[in-house]
Amino acid sequence: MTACIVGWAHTPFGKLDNETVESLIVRVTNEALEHAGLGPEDIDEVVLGHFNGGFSPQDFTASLVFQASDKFRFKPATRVENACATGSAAVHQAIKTIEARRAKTVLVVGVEQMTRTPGPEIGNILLKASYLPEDGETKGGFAGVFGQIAGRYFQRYGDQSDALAGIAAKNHKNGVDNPYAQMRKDLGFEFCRAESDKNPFVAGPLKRTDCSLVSDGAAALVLADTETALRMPRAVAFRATAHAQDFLPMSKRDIIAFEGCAEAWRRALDQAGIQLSDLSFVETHDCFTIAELIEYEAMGLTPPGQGAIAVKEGWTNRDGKLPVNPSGGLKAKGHPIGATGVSMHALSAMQLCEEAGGIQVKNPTLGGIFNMGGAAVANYVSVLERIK
Ligand SMILES: CC(=O)CC(=O)SCCNC(=O)CCNC(=O)[C@H](O)C(C)(C)COP(=O)(O)OP(=O)(O)OC[C@H]1O[C@@H](n2cnc3c(N)ncnc32)[C@H](O)[C@@H]1OP(=O)(O)O
Repeated sequence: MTACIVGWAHTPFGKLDNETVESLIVRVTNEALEHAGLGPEDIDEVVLGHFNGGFSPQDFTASLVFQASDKFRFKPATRVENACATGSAAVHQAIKTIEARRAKTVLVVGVEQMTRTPGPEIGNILLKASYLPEDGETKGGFAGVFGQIAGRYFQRYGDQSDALAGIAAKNHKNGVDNPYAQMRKDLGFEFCRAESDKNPFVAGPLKRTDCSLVSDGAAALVLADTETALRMPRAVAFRATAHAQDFLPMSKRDIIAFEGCAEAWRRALDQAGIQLSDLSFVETHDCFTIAELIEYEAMGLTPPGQGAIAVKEGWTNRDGKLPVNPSGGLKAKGHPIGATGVSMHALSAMQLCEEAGGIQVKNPTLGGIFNMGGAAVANYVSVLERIK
């Protein structure tokens, strides 16, 4: 028995001054239920993904879902957290509950509100997702951590500035057509490649355009067991899921190999009984462009050190042989930490149901998702397939 996505909701991502964590949760809860054609009374359990870490004062948030309807009262509701993979942690938790037959329907909500926090404080909050005894003093927040990773990659494999700019330009171009995206501007390769007042270096070789955005936003999914799902208007099944958690200290790992990511992809493809080339598209965790580059290698698209080929040859463009981040990714869509993994699943389900509008890829059959917490510490892969 597996679980299926039967409904979803997604707010626009960005600086949402008129929203609060509570209002975002309530909004996507109501919209996802409506999309699934269910009421709160039909939901057996609730899982909320919310990183927080200090972004908002309210830090005990699972029951905020109940603000959407009194009918949720006394249902099991739990918040889960796994750094920037919090959203996928929530999704995978819900799947396990359904597979264990403890619930037929689970509502998953992912939420974050980051933009009310001042810039330098954002960096310090995000650094809590690194290994503080080693990385606590890192300048530039998580950009500093990935700046080090990019520096080491350049040292081993040569300067990759063209590839990073190519990834940034691709994802910004894709984001133009995504109505949920925070930045809908085609910045172009030249702008992303050159250092300028508008595109300064942020950490190591990473410029501003190599970084994901600071965002508010929420997304939600209604999951159901297959039997229930097949009675509903649409059903997108989890053909495979994998979660590989790695050591926290970067010093205990080959940090530019993203071994946990590679392990999660191996397990998921094996479980699904498919090759990477069977996927119609991938939504991957481009918190920084160097992450997307290394993920090409970890997912098996290119050998180690050769991810740049995929960019140069246009393999990962929306019309390429494996479109990667047709949504614009974290780079253009935005990255409200707790919402990101849920958003990736919602957008992938839209793709497979051919309801993705301007970002639609052609004739999709299988979609892959990789969501990462920390520097390749929490690694979640899902393979989705529409069954109805
Ligand atoms: C933690 C984990 O577990 C794993 C992860 O996923 S790590 C990822 C966590 N997220 C992050 O670390 C967020 C990284 N990004 C940032 O911190 C910030 O975007 C940044 C430091 C790169 C830039 O912030 P900033 O310098 O304060 O820029 P800001 O003053 O807000 O904006 C200036 C301009 O740049 C643009 N801009 C801001 N951030 C941008 C970005 N990331 N990409 C492109 N343009 C950006 C703005 O739109 C604005 O443009 P205009 O002048 O045309 O209006």
